[in-house]
Amino acid sequence: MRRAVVLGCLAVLAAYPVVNPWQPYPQAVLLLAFLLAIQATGWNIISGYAGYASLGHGMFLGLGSYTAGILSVNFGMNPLWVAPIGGVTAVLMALGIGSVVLRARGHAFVIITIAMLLAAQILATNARGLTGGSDGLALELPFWSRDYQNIPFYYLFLGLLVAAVAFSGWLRRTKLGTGLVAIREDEGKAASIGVNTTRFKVTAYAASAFFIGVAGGVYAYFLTFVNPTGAFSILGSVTIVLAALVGGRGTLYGPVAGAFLVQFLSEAATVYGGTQSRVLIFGLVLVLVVLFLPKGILPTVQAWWARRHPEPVAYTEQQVARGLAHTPRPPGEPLLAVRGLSRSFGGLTAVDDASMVVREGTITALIGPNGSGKTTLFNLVTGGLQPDKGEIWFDGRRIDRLPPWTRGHLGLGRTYQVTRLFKEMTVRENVVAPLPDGRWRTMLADAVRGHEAERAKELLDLVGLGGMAHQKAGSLSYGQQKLVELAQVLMLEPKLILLDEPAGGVNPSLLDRLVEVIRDVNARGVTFLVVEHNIPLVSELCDPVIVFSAGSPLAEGPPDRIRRDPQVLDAYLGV
Ligand SMILES: Nc1ncnc2c1ncn2[C@@H]1O[C@H](COP(=O)(O)OP(=O)(O)OP(=O)(O)O)[C@@H](O)[C@H]1O
Repeated sequence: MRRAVVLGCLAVLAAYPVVNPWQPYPQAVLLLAFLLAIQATGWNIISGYAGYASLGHGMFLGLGSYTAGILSVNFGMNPLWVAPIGGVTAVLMALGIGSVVLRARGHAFVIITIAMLLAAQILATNARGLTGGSDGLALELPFWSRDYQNIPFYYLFLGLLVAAVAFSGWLRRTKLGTGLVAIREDEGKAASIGVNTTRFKVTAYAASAFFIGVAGGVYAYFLTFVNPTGAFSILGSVTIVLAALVGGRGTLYGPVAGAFLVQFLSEAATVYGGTQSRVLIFGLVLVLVVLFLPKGILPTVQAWWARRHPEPVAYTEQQVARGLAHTPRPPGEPLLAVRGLSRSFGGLTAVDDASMVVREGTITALIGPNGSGKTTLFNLVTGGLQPDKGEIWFDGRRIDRLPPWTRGHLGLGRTYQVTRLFKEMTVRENVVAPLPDGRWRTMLADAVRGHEAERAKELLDLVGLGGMAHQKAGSLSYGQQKLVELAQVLMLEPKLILLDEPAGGVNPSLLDRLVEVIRDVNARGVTFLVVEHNIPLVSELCDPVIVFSAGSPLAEGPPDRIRRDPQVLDAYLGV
């Protein structure tokens, strides 16, 4: 259905200049809509998929225009042939800015993008020798006959738009794309499942710039003129954001639909009310969209359509594969070793000179009163927090200075006390999101087809939720979400999984399944460290049991002995 609509629109747009060749004005309006759509589609990669808003994205159009303009004026090259170099310049600039700013999380990026746009404008004004200063650069006229009017530009921009949308769609289907959405939804969690957040964000920023840079070169040729205020206009950048927000950011076709709407609106405002009215109308549209269509037009229409035509959902739960009997393995070598680890929050020492080991092949429990520091220890081991002092060794390697994703790649996975699934993604996308290594090949692998998707299906079947693969993760019950989180962490192919209160809030029937899955996975060679308050469950599932009290281990041993240990009773009951 969607494909048919898209192809239909494309056919109409491709046929338009042929059917109606003597209408340069509507052709020019459409051509500018294509240009805006190319920019909004690029913007959507970093700001829609990854959630990092850029308010200066028009800079890449200006960079492309100046690259083509300078090469054309100084070296006599036709701007059209060098337009792809404009794309390369834009990518290089994005890589430079991104690798500095996108290391950190949060709002710095937004501010820097505006600052960069203004800096580019100042630079273009002052580097007179190269750019002609505020007078700008005049480019040669198009080499084709005037009879063709703007038709060649029309098709050039349309072709670029198709390429930009195809690229964005492909990117979204890769594991890189899933990782970007994961970053938007929960960056800390994304890092813990092996997503190298810095590299993902920088790649997305660079990818978002390419087609805009190329389009900039073509645009300069279309105008036969480049100047600093035109090329690096703040209104141009705001229009891109507006187009994507109106259409629906984070979707593939939303930014395109939004660009057409905004372009037509802008044209109508200029014709009927003068240039100034355009700014007013943009402001009004922005307010209306934020208030009434916060997700944008396309997602709202899609949601309406889905309500009218609900898909039958298979709620039948599958049985866990029961093939593997649990044969407890003899405890092996230390897989995780913590030595003298401490971490304080202000005056409170949450983990206090803790030392312990988790041996290969075990399901080790970590129990202790509320606030004794168990979750903090998990955060230190997986890299969500930095220790004040001490060492963490995993599989023979010191890991306490490594970023969370590298720890994930080494085989360290975790689940959370309160599940942290990416709620806007489907269950399958959640399971596919983790990256077991940092290779480009893995990042660019197709997430919805092939090996990765096969494995995600296997893991969902393992936890008995294969029938729910296409539902939004947020629509699942809490217990089901815990199972999906387990399937998700298994995608990392971990050696050790840290489970933070797996039984908390889970109903008894799902709890049985959870225990069964943990035993099954353990029988396949995966070690577990489990924080749990449900002591009967701990006694049934775990050996050994480590008791944490006031930030460090107090006792360790088999569950029976631990239950009778007077020191442990004292710590729990304060007797
Ligand atoms: N980010 C933080 N900032 C300030 N204090 C914190 C932070 N994280 C944990 N704490 C404090 O550190 C102490 C240990 O907390 P932690 O969550 O590690 O305990 P826990 O053993 O996991 O408890 P529970 O069993 O209730 O989950 C608590 O007093 C908690 O309030």
